[in-house]
Amino acid sequence: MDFLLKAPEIAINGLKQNMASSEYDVIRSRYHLKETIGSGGFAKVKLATHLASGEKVAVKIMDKRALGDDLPRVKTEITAMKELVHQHICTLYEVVETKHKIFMVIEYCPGGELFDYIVAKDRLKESEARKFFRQILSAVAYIHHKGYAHRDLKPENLLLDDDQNLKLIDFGLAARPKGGMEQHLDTCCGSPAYAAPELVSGKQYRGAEADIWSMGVLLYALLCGFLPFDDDHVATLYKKILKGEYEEPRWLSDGSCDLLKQMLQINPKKRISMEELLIHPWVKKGHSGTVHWNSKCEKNNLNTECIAEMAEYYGKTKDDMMTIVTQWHYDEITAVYFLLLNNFVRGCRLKLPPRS
Ligand SMILES: COc1cc(O)cc(Nc2ccc(C(=O)Nc3ccccc3)c(OCCC[NH3+])c2)c1
Repeated sequence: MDFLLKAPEIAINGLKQNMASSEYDVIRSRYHLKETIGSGGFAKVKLATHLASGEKVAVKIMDKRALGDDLPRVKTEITAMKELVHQHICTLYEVVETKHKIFMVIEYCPGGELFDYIVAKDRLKESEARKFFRQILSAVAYIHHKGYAHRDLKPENLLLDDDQNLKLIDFGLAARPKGGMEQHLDTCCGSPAYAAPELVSGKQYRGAEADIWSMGVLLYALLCGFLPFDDDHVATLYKKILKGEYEEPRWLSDGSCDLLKQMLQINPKKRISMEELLIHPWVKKGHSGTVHWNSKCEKNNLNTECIAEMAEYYGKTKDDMMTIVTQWHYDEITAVYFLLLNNFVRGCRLKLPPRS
C-alpha cells in the first residue's frame, strides 16, 4: 500500500525519524491518547492531549486495510481540510501516516454535536437558531468561495467548541468540481433527510445549490426540533422531498417561514442563492451587519505572536520559524502553530513550557 501523503516524518532537527516500530509509536510520542468519543464506518475518534502544550485534541484513526474503496475519500477530506482553515470549521492540526494507519489530529470540540444540543432543548428560540445559522452560513459561504461543496450538511456534522461556537466537520464527501462551482455533480451522497430534490431524483446538480437546501433542512431542525421531511422508508422520504411540502408549526415567525420557503425551494434555479442568504432580513435581524464569512485564520496570513512563541520554543530565529511553518507539512510544527493560533483567536495566550 503506497503512502497517501508524504514521505515518512522528518523531525524538526532534520534527522529522518525512523518509521514507528508499532503503528502507534509516532502518534504516542506526541499525544496521550484517551477514550474513544466517536466511531462510525471506517474511523474512530479518540480524545487526546498534545504532550508539548497540554492542549486537548481529537484524533481520528483509520485503518487503510478497512478503508478499501473509501481510501480516496480520506485523501479528499485531508486535501480539503488543509485548504479550508476558518473559525467555524474544525481545524486539521497534523496528519500521521504509517504502513496501515492514518491519524488525523483535529481541533477539540467539547460541546459535542449540534444534534444533541437541539434534542436536549427540544427546539431553539429564534435568536439562538439565528446565532448558529449565521455561523453555519459563514462556514459554508467560505467553502463555496474556495470552490468546495460540503454535500453532507446536518446537525451531526456541526460540533460546539467550549465557547458554544459551531465548527463544521467531516469533509469526506466534499467536492471541488474542476470546472468550478457552476459545474454539475453526479454522485448521490449525504444523508437522505437533508438531501435536495435534484439529488434524490438522480439528476445532475450543483453542489452549492444542494448545500443551500441542506442548510434549509438544518434551519428547520433548529427552529422546530424535528425534520421537515421524514419517514422510516427511504422511498417514501424521497417522495416527500420531491413534493417539497412540510409543516409550518404555529411558533414559526413569518420571517422564518419566508426564509425556509426560499431555501426549501424544490426548483434549484428558484432557490435562494448564498449571496441573497447573507443579506436576508431574517439573517441580519438583531445583528449589526451581514455575515462575516472570510477566514480569520488564513494560512497565508501568519500570526506573528504564535511564530515568536514557537521560535523561542524551538530555538530558531523568527524568520527561520516562519519558513518552517509555511512549509505546511501538517506535522508537529503545523499542530503547534494551530494550537497556539486557536488559543490566540479565543483571546487566551498559550505559553509553551521549556523543552525537555
Ligand atoms: C473537519 O473536522 C473533522 C473532520 C472529521 O472527519 C472528523 C472530525 N471529528 C471530530 C472532531 C472533534 C471531535 C470532538 O472534539 N468531540 C468531542 C470532544 C469532547 C467532548 C465531546 C465531543 C469529534 O467528536 C466525535 C463526534 C462527536 N459525537 C469528532 C472532525
